[in-house]
Amino acid sequence: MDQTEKHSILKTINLDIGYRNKTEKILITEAINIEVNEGELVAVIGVNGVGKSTFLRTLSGVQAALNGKVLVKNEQIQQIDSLELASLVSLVLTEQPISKNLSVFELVALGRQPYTNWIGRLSKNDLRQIKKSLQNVGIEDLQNKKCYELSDGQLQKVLIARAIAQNTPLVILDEPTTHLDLYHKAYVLKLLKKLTRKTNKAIIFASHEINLAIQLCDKIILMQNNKVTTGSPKELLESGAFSTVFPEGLIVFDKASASFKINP
Ligand SMILES: Nc1ncnc2c1ncn2[C@@H]1O[C@H](COP(=O)(O)OP(=O)(O)OP(=O)(O)O)[C@@H](O)[C@H]1O
Repeated sequence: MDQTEKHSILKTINLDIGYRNKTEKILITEAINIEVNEGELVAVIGVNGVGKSTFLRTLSGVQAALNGKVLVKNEQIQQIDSLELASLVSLVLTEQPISKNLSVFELVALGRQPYTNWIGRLSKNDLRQIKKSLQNVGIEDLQNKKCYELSDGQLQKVLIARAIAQNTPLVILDEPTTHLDLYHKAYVLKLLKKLTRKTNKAIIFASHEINLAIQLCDKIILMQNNKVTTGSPKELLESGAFSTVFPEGLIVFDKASASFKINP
C-alpha cells in the first residue's frame, strides 16, 4: 500500500452525478475523479446551480450516483451499511429540518446516535465528546438554550458541533457559512481548518466563499459546466483555472492578490 492510498478517506472513480426521473437521466456532471486524504480541508466551488449540493449528496450516500464509484476508506459507499456509514461520514446540509424545540446540548448529542445503545443513553464517553464539540466550536455558553432562540449563524455553529460530536473521519458540509457575517465566515472556516489539523479529519464543504477558500484550503474542487478541476489553491492559481469560474466581465481574478475583484 503506498502513502497516498494509506491516507485516502474519499475517492471517486468516473463518477457521474445527477437525477433520474421515470423516463430519463438528468446528468449534471460526468467522470468526476477526485481524492481526499485524511487531515485535508477541501472546498467545492462553483456558480449557483452548477451541482455542488448534488455532488456532496452523492459523496455522502444520500443520493445515488448515476454511474461510477464513491469509495469511503476504499470501500464502495453502497456496500457500507447505514450504521457503519454514520460512523464514517457526517453530513451538514444547509436547510436541514431539525426540531428547534431541542436544546443546543440535545441537538449536539444527536451526533452521538451511531454510538448510543438502543434507548439512546449517553455514556461518559458520549458526554465527553459532546462537551469537546461544544468547546471546539466555541458555543458552550449556548448549550442550555433552545434552538428556536438562536440566530441563524448560531444555529449553523450548533450543526457543525453536532457533526463533530459524531466523530467521523469524514465531515461533509453544504454551505456552512451561508448565514454568517464576514468575521464569522472566516471564524468557521478557520475552525474547520483547525479541526483538520487537530483531529486529522477530512473536511469537505461547498461554499461561495472562494477568496477565503483560496487562503485556507488544502485543496479546491472547482465545478464548472460539466467539468471538474482539482488541485491545491497554488496549483489552480498557476494553471489559471480561477479565471474561468465566473462569466466574463463583471468579476475578474486578480492573480497578484490571489482573489476575485469586481471589474472596475
Ligand atoms: N431533485 C432534482 N431533480 C432534478 N434536477 C435537480 C434536482 N435538484 C436540483 N436539480 C438541478 O441540479 C442542478 C444542480 O443543482 P445543485 O443544487 O446541486 O447546485 P449548486 O451548485 O449546489 O447550487 P447553489 O450554489 O445555488 O446552491 C441544477 O440545475 C438544479 O436545477
